[in-house]
Amino acid sequence: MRITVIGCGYLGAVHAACMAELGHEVLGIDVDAAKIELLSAGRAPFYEPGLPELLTSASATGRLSFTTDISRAAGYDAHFIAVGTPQKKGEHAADLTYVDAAVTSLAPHLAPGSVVIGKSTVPVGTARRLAGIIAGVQPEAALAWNPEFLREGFAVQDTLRPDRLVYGLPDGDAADHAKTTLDEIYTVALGNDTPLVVTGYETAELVKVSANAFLATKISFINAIAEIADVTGADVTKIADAIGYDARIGRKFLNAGLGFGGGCLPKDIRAFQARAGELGADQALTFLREVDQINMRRRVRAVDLTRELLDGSLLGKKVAVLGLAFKPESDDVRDSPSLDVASQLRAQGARVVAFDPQAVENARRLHPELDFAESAADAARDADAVVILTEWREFRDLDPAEFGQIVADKRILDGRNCLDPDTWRAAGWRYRALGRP
Ligand SMILES: NC(=O)C1=CN([C@@H]2O[C@H](COP(=O)(O)OP(=O)(O)OC[C@H]3O[C@@H](n4cnc5c(N)ncnc54)[C@H](O)[C@@H]3O)[C@@H](O)[C@H]2O)C=CC1
Ligand SMILES: O=C(O)[C@H]1O[C@H](OP(=O)(O)OP(=O)(O)OC[C@H]2O[C@@H](n3ccc(=O)[nH]c3=O)[C@H](O)[C@@H]2O)[C@H](O)[C@@H](O)[C@@H]1O
Repeated sequence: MRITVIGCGYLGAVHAACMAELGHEVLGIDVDAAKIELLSAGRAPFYEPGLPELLTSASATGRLSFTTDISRAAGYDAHFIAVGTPQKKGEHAADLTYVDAAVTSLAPHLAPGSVVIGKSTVPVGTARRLAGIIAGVQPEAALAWNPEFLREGFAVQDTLRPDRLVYGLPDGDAADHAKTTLDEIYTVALGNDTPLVVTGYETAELVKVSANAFLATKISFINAIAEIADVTGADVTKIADAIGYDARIGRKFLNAGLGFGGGCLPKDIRAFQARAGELGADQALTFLREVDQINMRRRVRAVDLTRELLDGSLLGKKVAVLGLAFKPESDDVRDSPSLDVASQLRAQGARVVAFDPQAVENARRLHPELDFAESAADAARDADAVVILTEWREFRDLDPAEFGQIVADKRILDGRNCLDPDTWRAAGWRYRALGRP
């Protein structure tokens, strides 16, 4: 199958490379010339494990190429839309400018019988509106909505071995052709054991935002319990373990700490509420406002705990911040709780020196006022306190005895409940965490 992927960011670049890996002929298209230059040279424009290898092998086989020229989409069988849908400035709603521009610029190049496949996360109702735009220009092309569930850091494996596929198909006769196209792209290559949900546009769009709303709610649930653990001396990690043994609950996404960030969960729960309001169903999702607020309180709590750890004042204290990405195995700092806390610590008078194994460059672009180190040890040298804000493996593996030699004072905030408190205390550290005594 000949496929284009429009938008080559965290989602689209991985999707393009994986589709080529599955044997398709793929053209990636993006308006960002610098990104296209890197991808054309077989280099990943961001950190994602496994992507560089796929890019090199797919480019080598000639199955994957990239361009900024949308007119080259002419003649392809299927076109994935993978452009960004960020939060609008000063509003909760999603900004659909990029999706609209992508579809409008693609439409004149669509061949009869081609299928446009939406992957971006959009407010319910968007697909039907976009189908109208496409029909007005090329009535013989169809639109399907095929939401994506990959996690950054595991994007390649999630794309090549998805938990499930969702096809949101058009009404009427176009549905069969759209489904056959999607089947040829996925199920033939992935095998028939991937669960498949076939439905209409609105359900497919809602599957995606419901999944992210549920994940965000699960995280905020355990963080709310962490607030209670904090005032009672209980241990939220043990609570999570114990309730997680119940298969109906499950242990995944019950890691309490600094909360969720990134380019998806925060903006998706806000856009979902905004859309519910537009649909006159705002009451249905008011709990998501609480989910958001619990999440944002984690950041304040982390700053307060650091201050407590430093005997009540951050002024002039050197704080080593370990972790800036919104999660490990990513260089993504979009709405990163870690970067937010680093910046708040500095705003409140601390001398912050930060390190992240992959995200320093992105963090520096957003917060050039912060000081950055070349390694965890560099950041921690003569620090009055160390705060771990993203649970990279290299931070979890730190040796408290060795690390204790570097700092000025052995005080540590474990913002992700990723260390063993007993080991650190035994090595003479004053240890604090969110939701754990
Ligand atoms: N990042 C992730 O893990 C996942 C993202 N999503 C959704 O996928 C969409 C994309 O997200 P990301 O890849 O993270 O965003 P991103 O910001 O990394 O990438 C978006 C890309 O689209 C390009 N673009 C913008 N307008 C364009 C146009 N008119 N034509 C061609 N390219 C254009 C941008 O230059 C950029 O490279 C969003 O709706 C997001 O919610 C869904 C699942 C996972
Ligand atoms: O729509 C999207 O873009 C994607 O959003 C999330 O994926 P991602 O943002 O890559 O990362 P997650 O692993 O979900 O983590 C999100 C945030 O929650 C935090 N988190 C996660 C799990 C947990 O138990 N506790 C917790 O605080 C992480 O630190 C991170 O900041 C979803 O997991 C994906 O299924 C979805 O496709």
